[in-house]
Amino acid sequence: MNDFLFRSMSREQKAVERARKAFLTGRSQSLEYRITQLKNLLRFIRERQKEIAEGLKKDLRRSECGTPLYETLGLENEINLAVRNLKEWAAPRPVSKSMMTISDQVYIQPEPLGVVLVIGAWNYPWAVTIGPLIGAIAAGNAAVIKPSEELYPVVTGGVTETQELLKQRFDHIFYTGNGTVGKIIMEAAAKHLTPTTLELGGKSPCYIDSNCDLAIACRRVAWGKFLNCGQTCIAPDYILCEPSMQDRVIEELKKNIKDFYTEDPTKCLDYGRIINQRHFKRLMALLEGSTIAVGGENNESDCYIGPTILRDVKPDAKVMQEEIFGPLLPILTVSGADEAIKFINQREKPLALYIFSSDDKLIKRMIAETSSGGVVANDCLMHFSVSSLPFGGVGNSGMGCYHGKHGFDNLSHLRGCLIKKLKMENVNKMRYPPHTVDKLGWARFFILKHVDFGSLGRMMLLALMVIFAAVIVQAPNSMEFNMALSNALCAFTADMAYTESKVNLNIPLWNEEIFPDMELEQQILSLPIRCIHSEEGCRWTAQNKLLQAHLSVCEFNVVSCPNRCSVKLLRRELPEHMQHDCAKRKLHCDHCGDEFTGEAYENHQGVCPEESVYCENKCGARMVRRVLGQHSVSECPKRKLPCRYCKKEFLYDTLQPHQQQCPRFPMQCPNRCGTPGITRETLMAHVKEGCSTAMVLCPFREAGCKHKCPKTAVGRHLEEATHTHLSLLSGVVNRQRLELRELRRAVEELSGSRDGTLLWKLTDFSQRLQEVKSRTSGSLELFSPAFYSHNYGYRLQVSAFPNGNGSGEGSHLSVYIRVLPGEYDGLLEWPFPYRVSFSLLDQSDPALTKPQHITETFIPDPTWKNFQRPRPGALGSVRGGCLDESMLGFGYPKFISHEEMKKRNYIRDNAIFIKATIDVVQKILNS
Ligand SMILES: NC(=O)c1ccc[n+]([C@@H]2O[C@H](COP(=O)([O-])OP(=O)(O)OC[C@H]3O[C@@H](n4cnc5c(N)ncnc54)[C@H](O)[C@@H]3O)[C@@H](O)[C@H]2O)c1
Ligand SMILES: CCCCCCCCCC=O
Repeated sequence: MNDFLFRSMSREQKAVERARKAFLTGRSQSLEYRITQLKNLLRFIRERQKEIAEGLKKDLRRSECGTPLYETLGLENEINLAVRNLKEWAAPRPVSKSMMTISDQVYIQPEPLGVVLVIGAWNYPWAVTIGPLIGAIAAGNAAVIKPSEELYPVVTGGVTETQELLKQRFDHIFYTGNGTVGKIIMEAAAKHLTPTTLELGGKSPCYIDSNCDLAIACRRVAWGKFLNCGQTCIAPDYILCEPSMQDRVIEELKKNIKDFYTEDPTKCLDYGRIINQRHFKRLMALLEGSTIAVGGENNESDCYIGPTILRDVKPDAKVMQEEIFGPLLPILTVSGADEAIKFINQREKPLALYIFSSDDKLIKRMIAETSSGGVVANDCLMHFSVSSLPFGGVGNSGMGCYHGKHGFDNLSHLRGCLIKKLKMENVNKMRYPPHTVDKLGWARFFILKHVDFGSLGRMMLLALMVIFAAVIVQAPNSMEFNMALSNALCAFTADMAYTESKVNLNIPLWNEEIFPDMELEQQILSLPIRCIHSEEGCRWTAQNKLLQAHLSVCEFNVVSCPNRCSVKLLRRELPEHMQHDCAKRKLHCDHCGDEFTGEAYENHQGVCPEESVYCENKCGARMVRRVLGQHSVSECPKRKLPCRYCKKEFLYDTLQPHQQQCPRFPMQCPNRCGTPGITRETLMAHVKEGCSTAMVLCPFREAGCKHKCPKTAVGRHLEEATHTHLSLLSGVVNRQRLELRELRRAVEELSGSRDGTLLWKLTDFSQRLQEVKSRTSGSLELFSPAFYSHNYGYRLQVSAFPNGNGSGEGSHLSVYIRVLPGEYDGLLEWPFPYRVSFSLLDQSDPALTKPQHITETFIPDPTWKNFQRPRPGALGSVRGGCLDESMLGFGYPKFISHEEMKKRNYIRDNAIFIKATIDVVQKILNS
């Protein structure tokens, strides 16, 4: 390819082109090269462990140990396995031969496919991308990986980039992800007839049988389901169990959720998060219409959904319509294994099937009667970690598989090889025209007889072939031909019948009489041979004729169990089998003394009525099993019984003490009012509020009514005492009015200044002016808060008449000051002696113009009555707001005219500021 063409390609085309070019150099084919690349990959994973774990912590809040535990350790194991076994996997694989190919080389040669495209998913991004890559490298391919060197370029990107990538030609596409995209991948692959592996998902069922250890089963299910926050392709999607087990399953799962992830999984480092908000919303929507038994907590901004169990879920519920792929675990009830099998078979074939049962027969039956990508009994997910098992889906859950040698084979072409010699052409005559019935007979014999002769057989067959070749050349006449062949064959056909498994050579072609060739037979029988089981390890060698005798004792020969249990096995395995495994072996039960066959004995164990056992409730009692049922139900002090009142279960020996405190224990009202249904927990409330005979206080007790009567008589009292209650209430109102006044005064005192300066803001000035002008409402005189001339000084107050007072009425703003009775008056000099200034502040912006405040100052004349010591109590009328001449302060009726006020910014934002300053020049306090 020229440079120009390469430069004009898209990024994806370039990546594929680079990989193909590198593949075509042939360097990825050498085993040394593949092993070096695998070791490099291993080093990379080990060196980058920390970064890999950190990345997944960010994406899925995976804990630091989670990634090595569930992804990279497995990959290291896969690489080591491939490095160790590559020579064997890549070597030619001899296959069994037929009589037609006995002298040929017949074998399978695994060969690389070319360029493999690996498309991974996000949930276990390393396991599902590097896993297939290991298979691809081991098989000698180049690979393009979607999520670097030349041979394995990484193309990152989303849908657009993947679609561009898919336009290229690959020799295999290995896709991991959802089925919808899987179909797109296959469609693209079809264009180039590219073989495809689809690792998809599905709803993996989990059947929990009533015959199993529920505590252990639920611990394993809770682990498998909530690992990676449920975002595992083979996570148990839903549970099937009998209705009577549902509550216990929920309790056990709940217990394990708490053990694994604490009371608050939001704070637990081992509990992950949903990958993004789109999936968060999808999962939350799946909850619709189902009952949450445990969990359900969520937080969209943190992509958090707590471990959630749904109960009594119906098959048509939303959560049952798609793969959940999140931490929601629905439980559906079925009547038993039969219905569970039916339920599973009515749906698409899942990626995994989980069966929890102590009954091996049931497990085998469920495996036989269902189909799924993989199946695990009594655990979850663990098949993923067994490299010798193929991992992949079936039907809707995918096609093709990987892990260990299966990945190697999947990404290799297993090429059939037949290498013949250009000799023995006579043997081929039967297939060449002219075709005859005799030739057809020979063809039938050679083609239909599938034999595995072992070394002895091979030797004999060779002899046969030689004879056959000679005969067919020398005796084209069919009669002579048959005779010669028959004579040669009869020497060993008898001997061949002796082993059960190795040789089965009957020649039903000819009915004619067979004449034994004694001499040939003797020669053959005298040949030195090895045992037919030499490859399995038997070291016996001797003359051919002794073989049969040897086989009757050979440890490697296959024999039937003498108990006729139908098992065939190596003779050396027989003692072990007969003692421990044989279903028909005879055994005596140590407890009841009865005799059983092995199978029956196994079933009898654990149920023998005469066996002495401890009580399952751990009460310490020991007895023969026969009486255990009776003991558990009616004698055991640790048996569980429901409380008659609250229905909760208690141990027998704690039931009595519980019932003495049970909140639901029925009680009688101490007033004997006869109300039914009173319990210990409701008694207090009943006596206080519900009991019709209880003595209650008058509802107006706060107002001072001391009347007490039975609850039923309260109505009458209220009617009779209306006047009393009204006058009590009016007293309350008066007291509260006085309190309010005092409080207001105290607040003003506290908020007033104590440095001889008052800055008083009058808001809504124009409205106030308008109101007093029209005399519609409001007071003529407005009062400032009280303030002090200095600490412990005179208590003063300023007042203003917006529409003027006296000579200023109607045209001016009038301002006055008055001395109020104060707390320290007894300590002060009288009459009030200080200079007083009033100012109306100009609110103009000082940055634009110098403010021109209006200020008036006076020094009080000692004779003025306004400045004599005030009488306590003189305040009342002023506080009321009405004008009292005698209480009018001293000041300026014409402080400023309304006209003047408009000229500058004396009024701004409809407010004015009046400032009063007391010029204190000497210390007054009498010491
Ligand atoms: N069988 C397995 O080994 C296995 C492993 C992990 C996940 N899964 C399954 O994968 C699913 C979750 O993964 P996901 O599909 O959400 O992962 P995803 O969104 O990461 O998609 C998988 C890959 O397909 C690509 N892709 C998406 N849309 C595409 C399009 N329109 N055209 C071409 N490429 C496209 C993505 O870029 C990504 O590389 C679940 O169903 C889960 O069970 C299966
Ligand atoms: C030991 C258990 C390993 C679990 C990891 C499962 C990865 C599955 C990939 C699909 O999501």
